[in-house]
Amino acid sequence: MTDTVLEVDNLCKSFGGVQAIRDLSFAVSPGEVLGLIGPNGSGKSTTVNALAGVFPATSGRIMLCGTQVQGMTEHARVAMGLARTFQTASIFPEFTVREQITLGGTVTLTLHPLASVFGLGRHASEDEALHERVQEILDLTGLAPVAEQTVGTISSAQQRFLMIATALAAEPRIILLDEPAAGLVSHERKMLSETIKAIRDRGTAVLVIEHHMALIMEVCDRIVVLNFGSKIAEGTPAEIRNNRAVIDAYLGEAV
Ligand SMILES: Nc1ncnc2c1ncn2[C@@H]1O[C@H](COP(=O)(O)OP(=O)(O)OP(=O)(O)O)[C@@H](O)[C@H]1O
Repeated sequence: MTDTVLEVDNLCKSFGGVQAIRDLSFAVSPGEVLGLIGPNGSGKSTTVNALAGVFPATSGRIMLCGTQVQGMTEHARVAMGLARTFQTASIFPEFTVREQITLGGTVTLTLHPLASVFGLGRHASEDEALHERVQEILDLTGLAPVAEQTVGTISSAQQRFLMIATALAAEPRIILLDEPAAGLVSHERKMLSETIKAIRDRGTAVLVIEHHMALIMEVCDRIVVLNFGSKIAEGTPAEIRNNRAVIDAYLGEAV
């Protein structure tokens, strides 16, 4: 498969006696939104952490844009095109929104991160390209109106969009979104689904973990379902919604 951003083969992760992921395999293509769903404790966060390099997988293979990334640091994986957000916002409250996003983009530059944030870059052309990219991301994530506000003064919902914006600034080939809708109200979730679709439309792959099923069913092209660390189903939202094993393990009859 040459047209694959991320390919996961027989991934396993154990914590002592707990097998958190068992023989998990799936692939994500450019411009595709893949949902990873399942009950609490089914292995979703463990999967994202293993992909991002927070800890090594126990066995199996992770291919990012055709390169095996086992053993690589988190930072190396970001530089190779894998970015992520976290369930909790990690921010610099004294930075402006624009500065924090710019900092997220400096992983692709050769100059010092803070040199770019404070306009001290010696590499003027790449610095200028980054500033253009940051403006595009501010527009895409709806953060342009608060671009010059300090991060500590924006709403918690805007901080969640800022996490996505900061990850996007690294120009990822794939972005991993860990429960992006947590704490958002209805109109903010609508903005989130529009943002996810806009990211996909730029050709960036998206892997999204989420408990909010209406959002998952709306934005995902395909869904992988985990239960007790194993994949129990994979398919389109319509297929997953009607899958008896998924209904029994997770969805119930209401979706
Ligand atoms: N660092 C750890 N040490 C020991 N066990 C862990 C660790 N991290 C996760 N686990 C266990 O691995 C299993 C999978 O947990 P994980 O957090 O990946 O599930 P999840 O699907 O993300 O759950 P949730 O929806 O509640 O976030 C659980 O049994 C959990 O207790």
